[in-house]
Amino acid sequence: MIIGLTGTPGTGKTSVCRILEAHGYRVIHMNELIKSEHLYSEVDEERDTVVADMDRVFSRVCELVGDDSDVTILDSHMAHHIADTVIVLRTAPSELTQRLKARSYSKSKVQENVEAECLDVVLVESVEWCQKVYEVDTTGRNAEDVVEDVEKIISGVLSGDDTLVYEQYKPGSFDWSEEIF
Ligand SMILES: Nc1ncnc2c1ncn2[C@@H]1O[C@H](COP(=O)(O)OP(=O)(O)O)[C@@H](O)[C@H]1O
Repeated sequence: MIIGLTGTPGTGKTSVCRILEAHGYRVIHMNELIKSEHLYSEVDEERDTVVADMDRVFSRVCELVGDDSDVTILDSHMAHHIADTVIVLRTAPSELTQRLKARSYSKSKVQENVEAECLDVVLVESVEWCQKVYEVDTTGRNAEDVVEDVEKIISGVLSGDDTLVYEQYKPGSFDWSEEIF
């Protein structure tokens, strides 16, 4: 089964996935896959990114996962376009700003991503498109602590009764709409 780990860039998906891989989980880093296998329709030079061809990405991910009944984690800010069950990582705007600045993102790219986080863009899309959505706060925490939450959610999903984890990680806990700069 596929579980998507999604969230605005900088919320810590890849850091968390690296630890999950060390714990033995299979992870597909979707953004790397899109670039290495040219699964995109165009290059957006102004925004320094590519426009993914989501039909081809979906087919390729399904091909890679095959009929594997173990969990495969899909790491991408677009994982919710593919997976039906997703975990959305969240980060408070002030901290996300610092993380993105540390990556040497341009001012406009920092602003675009922080605004998206303030407006819950990835969360709203996930709730609209996916069957099951969980939300995990990464603010003021380290990646190992976030991994503990993610593994708890995965166990709940695999157990077939996610009532308790859903109660703890159900979406809609944050309102950063006043923090748009
Ligand atoms: N709780 C946390 N979880 C994950 N990453 C964190 C956390 N706190 C700080 N970070 C840092 O934030 C940055 C997130 O980068 P990355 O994992 O590449 O995010 P993403 O894949 O979502 O774009 C890294 O520099 C990481 O060390």
